[in-house]
Amino acid sequence: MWKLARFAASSNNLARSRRFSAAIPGPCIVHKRGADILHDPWFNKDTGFPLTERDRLGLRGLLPPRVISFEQQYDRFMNSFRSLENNTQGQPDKVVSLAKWRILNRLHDRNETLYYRVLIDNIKEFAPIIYTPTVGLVCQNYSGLFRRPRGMYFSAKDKGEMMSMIYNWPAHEVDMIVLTDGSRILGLGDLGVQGIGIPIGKLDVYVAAAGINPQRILPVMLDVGTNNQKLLEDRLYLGLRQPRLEGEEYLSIVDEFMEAVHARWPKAIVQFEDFQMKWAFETLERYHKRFCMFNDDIQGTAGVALAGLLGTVRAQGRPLTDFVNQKIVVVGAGSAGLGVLKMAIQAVARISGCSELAAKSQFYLIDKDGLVTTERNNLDPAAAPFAKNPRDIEGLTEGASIIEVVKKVKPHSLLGLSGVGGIFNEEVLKAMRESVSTKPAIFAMSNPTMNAECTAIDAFNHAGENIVFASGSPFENVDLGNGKVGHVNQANNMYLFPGIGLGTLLSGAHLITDGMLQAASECLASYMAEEDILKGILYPSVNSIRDVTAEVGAAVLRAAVEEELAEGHGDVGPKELSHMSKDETVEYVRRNMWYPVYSPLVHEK
Ligand SMILES: NC(=O)C1=CN([C@@H]2O[C@H](COP(=O)(O)OP(=O)(O)OC[C@H]3O[C@@H](n4cnc5c(N)ncnc54)[C@H](O)[C@@H]3O)[C@@H](O)[C@H]2O)C=CC1
Ligand SMILES: CC(=O)C(=O)O
Ligand SMILES: [Mg+2]
Repeated sequence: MWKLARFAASSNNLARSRRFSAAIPGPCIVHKRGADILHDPWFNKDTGFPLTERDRLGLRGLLPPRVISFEQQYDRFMNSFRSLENNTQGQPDKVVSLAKWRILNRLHDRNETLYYRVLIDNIKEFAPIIYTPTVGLVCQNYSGLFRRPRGMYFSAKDKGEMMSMIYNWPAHEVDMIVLTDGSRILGLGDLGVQGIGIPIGKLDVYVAAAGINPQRILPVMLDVGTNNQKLLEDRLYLGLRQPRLEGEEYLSIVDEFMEAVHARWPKAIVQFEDFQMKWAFETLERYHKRFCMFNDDIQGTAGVALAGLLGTVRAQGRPLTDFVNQKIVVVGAGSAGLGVLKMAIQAVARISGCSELAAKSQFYLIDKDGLVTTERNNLDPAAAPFAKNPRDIEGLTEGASIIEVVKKVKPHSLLGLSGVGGIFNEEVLKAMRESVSTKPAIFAMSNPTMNAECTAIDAFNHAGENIVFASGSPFENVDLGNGKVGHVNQANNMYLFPGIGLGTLLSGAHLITDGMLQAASECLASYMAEEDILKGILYPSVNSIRDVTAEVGAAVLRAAVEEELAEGHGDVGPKELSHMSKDETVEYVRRNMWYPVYSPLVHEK
């Protein structure tokens, strides 16, 4: 039976109503017959093919005779998943996580419709498996886990061939591409070709959260070698066994790929993901005015962090304008940390009307060598705009440690994007008790879980029960005793990138501007109701990710319209988009989300 309880469990009204109304989905044209269909996860329905369809498609006799409904298939999968949970009880976390990933991945490989349905309906439970933290483990073990390819691989050996290779991808249309070169996978460093797990995981989130049609997504690995010695020596390693290309050689590969994508799918959006910092900034600068692209680690993360930082101001019971007085320490001067600083400083300048130069005074940046100041030898040009002038930091010097900075500054917020697990140690967390804020904020945003700057339990134990806590990978809420709960927020760019992608796609804009990204962040910042914010709940539950994405997507689309970048999508032109009210835009975005149901398959030669 299709249990009513499952309907009730979903917080997504749209998904709920669609489940009921999805009785007559439109037909889907298929150019294959017989066993070829069963082996194609886009079309395969396993035992769910109705008898008439089995006749039409040459499937009669290739399946057991009984037709099993989609709902029964769903229940069957979930039962297997629960059995696996029972059978792996007591085994090491890694073993259990990989076993869960494997069972989901097998379904993904076999039947995409069912896979995405279980993913959407159980997103809070399954996101940590297909996304962070387990995706990190999957990347680390990818060469051993590899069974069949997913996505495309462009390597340094393909130079000169990409324009034709791109046509090897079987889908005629592609809306969303997530691209990595594997050089900085989460906080796990250079994982070379094994980093393909990240584009796959991010695109699964796109399908689940934004309803991007899975037939129109493309995960891509750009394999330019690896500097990971262990991988180079691993005989099972599946990537190029050579050091990473550098300089112009590297850029020429990325250029060629971008040109090839643009030639075949001029409207496709390319999300750059997990590039090491120098290439993250360089490629963003190089392409953002030429192609429809963004860098999720720099720009998506910035928007989510800014929304959280604004939330912490509201959590203190203060007006948003008080953001200009908040002292914020950012630990990690990489793509993510610098992206956050840039966007937060712009927000301060906007709110206060002061210059960006003046807006910088309340921010402190720390990297592996400590507090970043203008006195630093070989100061990284990317970090230079955020370096403190020694005159402005009385009592602190170049290279001051986290604990020294926290003790001296007594920040409202301490934000970690360093990739270093545990660096918000007991001493640092205890020092946050002296924060000038009534609700000090601790954001341990590094992924996966073991790379988080601190755990949720340590944060509440050492920094006090009145803190606001967020982490990049999920932690359980903390039981503070006497019925009190320390709420754990997930400050992850997954709250924004799906809406940035979908809003851009539906707007038909050929670029993604700062204005569109700012609209996304502001939308997320205003999403939560006051009463939740006051409890320290800064972000919505992952269960409502489709609702969040509809709002964020609409905000991005409307910003594109305002900037006169919207060219429309499908039958809906720019004029119609510009006439939509805010609510109508949200509804329009919702209506365009793909939802997994079995469509009748119609064979065409
Ligand atoms: N929660 C989220 O949505 C996101 C989280 N992240 C996470 O942020 C982390 C960093 O990502 P990126 O900025 O792209 O990496 P990155 O490699 O560009 O930068 C890392 C920075 O951390 C600094 N660092 C290293 N050791 C340190 C130490 N002991 N103390 C202080 N700083 C130290 C480095 O100097 C560097 O500035 C990763 O773990 C990643 O998973 C990144 C993007 C989004
Ligand atoms: C979440 C993400 O994009 C990262 O950790 O790199
Ligand atoms: Mg990333």
